[in-house]
Amino acid sequence: MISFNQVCKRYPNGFNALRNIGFTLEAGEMALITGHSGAGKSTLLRLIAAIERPTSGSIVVNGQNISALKSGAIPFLRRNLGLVFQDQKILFDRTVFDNVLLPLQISGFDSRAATGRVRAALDKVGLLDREKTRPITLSGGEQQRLCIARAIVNRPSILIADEPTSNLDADYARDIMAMFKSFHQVGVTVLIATHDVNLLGDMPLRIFTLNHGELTV
Ligand SMILES: Nc1ncnc2c1ncn2[C@@H]1O[C@H](COP(=O)(O)OP(=O)(O)OP(=O)(O)O)[C@@H](O)[C@H]1O
Repeated sequence: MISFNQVCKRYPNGFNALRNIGFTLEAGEMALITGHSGAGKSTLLRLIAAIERPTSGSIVVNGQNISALKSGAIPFLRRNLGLVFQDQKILFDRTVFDNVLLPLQISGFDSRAATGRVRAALDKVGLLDREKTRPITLSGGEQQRLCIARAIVNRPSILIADEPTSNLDADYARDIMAMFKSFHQVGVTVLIATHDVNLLGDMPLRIFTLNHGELTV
């Protein structure tokens, strides 16, 4: 569950990126955040992951008020979050398998359990047969799937993605959206920022629209 109540975000340079944001996404729901470039989509997602902090208002994630979370508690929050953000770089000097293994190594998983989880995650995104290859040999769509595998390998209850289909052609983009839908269908809460509403197809999803930092729905 993700709940925003009267959330404002002003960046240190004085820019008000988000104003009075309020919504609740129940556990297991899937929603899109749309809006023009600069509307505040990424800022909203970064607040959920505590990459940025709200200037005022409260944000509750899985029952925990994260608005004033101590920095030491952030890794525990993120353990329940799968993040697909543009600035999370693929490590091109490691195999596909090792890229997905990394979050589990950081969490201290023993290697046998970790291997099973990495293979399960790669299987879910259709990359199991590529586990030994280097990411440079993957197409753009496959690299995005690798990022998704890395985000879900910890089996998070919430999956958050920022423009996961940017730079992909329509077929790849639909494929990626279908993948998110399949996670939603097994109970994961999914929130995706995209400026491309055409991706929706006939998916019956909640849509939050941001306009200059304000929700318009
Ligand atoms: N660290 C920052 N300091 C100051 N202003 C920022 C910072 N990060 C973002 N902004 C500004 O806040 C506004 C919202 O940015 P944000 O990245 O959240 O928008 P967005 O809807 O995700 O845009 P896009 O679709 O182009 O990625 C923009 O005007 C941006 O310039």
